[in-house]
Amino acid sequence: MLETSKELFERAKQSIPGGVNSPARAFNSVGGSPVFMEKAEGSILTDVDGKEYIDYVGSWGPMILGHAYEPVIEAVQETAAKSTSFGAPTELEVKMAELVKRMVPGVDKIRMVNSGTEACMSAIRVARGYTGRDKVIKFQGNYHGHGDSFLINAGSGALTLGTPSSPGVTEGTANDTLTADYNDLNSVKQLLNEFEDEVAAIIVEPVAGNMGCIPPQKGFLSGLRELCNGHDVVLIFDEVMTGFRVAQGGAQQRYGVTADLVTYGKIIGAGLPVGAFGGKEEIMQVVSPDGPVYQAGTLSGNPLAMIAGYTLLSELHENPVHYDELEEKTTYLYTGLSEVFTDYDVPVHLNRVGSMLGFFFTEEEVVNFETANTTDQELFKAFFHAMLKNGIYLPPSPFESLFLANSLTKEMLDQTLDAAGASIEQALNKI
Ligand SMILES: Cc1ncc(COP(=O)(O)O)c(C=O)c1O
Ligand SMILES: N[C@H](C=O)CCC(=O)O
Repeated sequence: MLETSKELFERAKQSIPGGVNSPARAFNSVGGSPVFMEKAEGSILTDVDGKEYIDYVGSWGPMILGHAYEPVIEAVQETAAKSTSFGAPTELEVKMAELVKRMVPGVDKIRMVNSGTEACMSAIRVARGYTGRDKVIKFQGNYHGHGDSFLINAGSGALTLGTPSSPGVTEGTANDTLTADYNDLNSVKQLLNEFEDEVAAIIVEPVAGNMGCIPPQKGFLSGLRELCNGHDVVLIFDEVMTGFRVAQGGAQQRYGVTADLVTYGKIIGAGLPVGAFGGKEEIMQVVSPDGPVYQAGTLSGNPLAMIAGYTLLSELHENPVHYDELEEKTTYLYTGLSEVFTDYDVPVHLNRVGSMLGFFFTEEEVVNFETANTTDQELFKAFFHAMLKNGIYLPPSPFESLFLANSLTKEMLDQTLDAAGASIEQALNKI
């Protein structure tokens, strides 16, 4: 198994740091060789050795309707024939911005960028420019990309690799990032009181997806909204994962809380490199060229990325039944997995929001980084590899969320549950 992947990984390590172009792919927290992929269709991935897997990563979120979704592929091919980039405005960018505004609450203006990282970096610069303040509050275990300000107590690959606060970030930048505990409003209040009139923004994953999947507790997001109102702080929802996934209007719609600025990535580009930040007119008017906060990009609003995202978002907008189907499928998997783990007497805590799902091998209720960190990582590793062998592709870390696609069929979900039973038995025998 994985012969060609192993060969490619050895070759890759000679020319690419760690053999990968993003650390989350490196399998560092589970060990072994990453699987090199050849192609994918719907929810089936095929690796370079021809082995097939049912996919629960979905390119870390964008593939909400499955891989190689035909309308997206056709639209990209047609658009590419007219040039892959102009460096001048196109109607597509206008249509995209208008569509996002129709789908999402609270967005008066939106600027396209090329990744979730860029979106979050730009959003805090805008918040700083708007408020004239320097400090930003983030939450332990939340991940907002690899911008310097965010690599303090970060989640995702940074957490997996044991460097949640990265070398290379200057002390000055680190001092401007304050860390609070997820789902703990008191920790936020304390920081706001201690740094009165110094905090520009609070940035939060409205559903945490980079320390496994952790939902916001009742009152957490609305509490942040009230605190921001009370202290004149810009509330930023990082909806790179949740945008267009947990509801058409993202977490803002699902929880009925409107942020001042919102960031997007993943689904908004349907698998092409896109990010975006947007929000209230009053704040967005500081963005260049309207205002003094500089923000730019040679390839921003790229026609291929725009048509891919526009085609996918249009389908989600016109057929919201996708969301009902995704809820049903994810609930089915959630319930089935709970039963499997209970049958084998494995202490487990499962979290689900829409089509995001996380399981933690722990008896604790998982509500923040500290409780997520109680998960049995050895058991996760053994289970992950058994699942892989049994044809199920899970995120290769206990600190990542599963993303379900609507291309999953009932047969695939049943196959996954059968594999989970066999895999947990194999994992328990191994450790
Ligand atoms: C919530 C969140 N914000 C920001 C990012 C950064 O996005 P990107 O990897 O596209 O730079 C990610 C994922 O990587 C994410 O999950
Ligand atoms: N958790 C990250 C994004 O959601 C994983 C993707 C990456 O950083 O490569």
